[in-house]
Amino acid sequence: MFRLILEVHPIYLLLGILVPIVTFFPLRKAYIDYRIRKLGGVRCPLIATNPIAGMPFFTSAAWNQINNTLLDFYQNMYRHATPESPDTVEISSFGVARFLLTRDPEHIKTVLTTKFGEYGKGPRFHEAWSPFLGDSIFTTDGQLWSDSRALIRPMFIKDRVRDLEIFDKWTTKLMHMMPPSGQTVDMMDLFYRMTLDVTTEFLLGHSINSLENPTHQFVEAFQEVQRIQMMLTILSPFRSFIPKHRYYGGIKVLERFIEPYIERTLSLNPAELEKLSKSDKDMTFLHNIARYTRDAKVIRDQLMAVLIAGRDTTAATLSWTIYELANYPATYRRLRNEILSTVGPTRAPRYEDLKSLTYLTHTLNETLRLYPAVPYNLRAALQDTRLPGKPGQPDIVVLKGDVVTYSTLAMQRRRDLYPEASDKFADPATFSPDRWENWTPKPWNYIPFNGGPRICVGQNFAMTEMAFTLVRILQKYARLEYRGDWHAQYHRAEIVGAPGHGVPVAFYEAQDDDDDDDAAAAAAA
Ligand code: HEM
Repeated sequence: MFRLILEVHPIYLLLGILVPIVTFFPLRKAYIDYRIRKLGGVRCPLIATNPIAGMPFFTSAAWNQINNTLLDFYQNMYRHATPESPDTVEISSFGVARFLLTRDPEHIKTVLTTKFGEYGKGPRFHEAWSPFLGDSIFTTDGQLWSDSRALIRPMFIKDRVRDLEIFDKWTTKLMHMMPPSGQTVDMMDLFYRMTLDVTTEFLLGHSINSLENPTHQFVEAFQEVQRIQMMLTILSPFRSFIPKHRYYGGIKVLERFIEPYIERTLSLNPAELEKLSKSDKDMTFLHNIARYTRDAKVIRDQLMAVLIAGRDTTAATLSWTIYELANYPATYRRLRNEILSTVGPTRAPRYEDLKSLTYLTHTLNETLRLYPAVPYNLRAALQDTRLPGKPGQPDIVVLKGDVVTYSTLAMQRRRDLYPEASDKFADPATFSPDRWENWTPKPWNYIPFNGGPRICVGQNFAMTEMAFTLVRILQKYARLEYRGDWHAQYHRAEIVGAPGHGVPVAFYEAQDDDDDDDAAAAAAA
């Protein structure tokens, strides 16, 4: 066969490749146009409809992903947009499915809630992610998803999150790991380790303790699997060409760690599990799931899903918060004053304290506005459906199998979605928790935790964990300095968007500083 190909004149070989391309793809485009017309809608602006035109797009996406400029690339896509569809464009080059890219709040709302049943993760996402997350809450739709949600939700009800013991234990350890005043520390590294420790303890009742064992095999495997998973998602048409031995090897390492806990839990009989459930202290996420299913694979999948959901998201948000606070000393002082006057300088905060710290909530909201932890996401059309057209314009038709990629990051960075900058409302590109005092974003213009039925189930857990950690740090330290290069910092977008250079900073304890805040602390105490 190979010899036969070599014997063919190169001109015929070239024609053999080009003819199907120039016939198949125009025909496919005409067929799609016909179906869309028949459904009474329109296509959104097209970037490419065949592999030759689409190749630069995919190469550029991979290049920008590697060079950490994915946001610029994504925003650049909209130079192809039209006034009828300014924030949603289309690319379809390989296979049958089309990709729609959007940063339009109305379109994001449509896929996440208005037409929730018509969009989902879809079979291709499931196939790409299932070696890692199996049939978990993250990878499924319909009944399988809603069963997973029902299984997981009880562990996140307010009464459970109110118990701050795990946060207390691991922030205390974090504080011990911080160097003396004035010495540089990468807070991002510490936050990633702390949130892994919190999440593994919450899930399994046993922590990895990566704060003390940073080179634990699990830590490296978890990072590597997520990195490759992101590549597999971005380059989905070329998935089969990406080497995967490190991916599967990493998954094995993760499984080897969690399986003994699953086995131990499954060795408990239902009566023992029921007894455990009466004790808030000993009851873990794993015990709770085992009350409803004895299927080790189901349990493994849900554990992996919550691990991936709960760890990097909070670590990255805490990292960006410290990075921005280092840039705005007045904001840091104001936040610290609020903490000292509400909680005092040493006491561990209670759940009610955390909820009453308004400026702290504004600070976290502002971080999540500029750096939503999940910057890019997607939904597939589970049937022929639509996205609403602009007023007076026809709807955009989305055919079964098409993928709508949406970027919360790109949307939340759109200037036109904010009021004009003024003395009350800082430029939307800058970090300003103060803006939240007189402003509430319009619904769907701010969705760091997503929205609709699949809204983040761990939202309260995450906000509580992050608030607790920040209170402990700000109680102790009167100020901080950034020790990195401001200009070199960048947004590294993998599944979660984190500071590319980490967050090297030096903290200064209150007693090392002539700071008026100490007086406030003493007064509050
Ligand atoms: C700053 C912190 C966090 C942010 C910004 C965040 C954001 C999100 C977003 C955007 C989604 C939607 C993903 C999708 O449907 O494609 C999501 C889902 C989810 N999150 Fe979070 N998350 C955070 C922390 C957490 C924590 C701490 C946990 C648990 C410990 C958690 C558990 C989950 C779960 C289980 C889902 C799946 C919900 C479903 O599909 O029904 N998240 N989160």
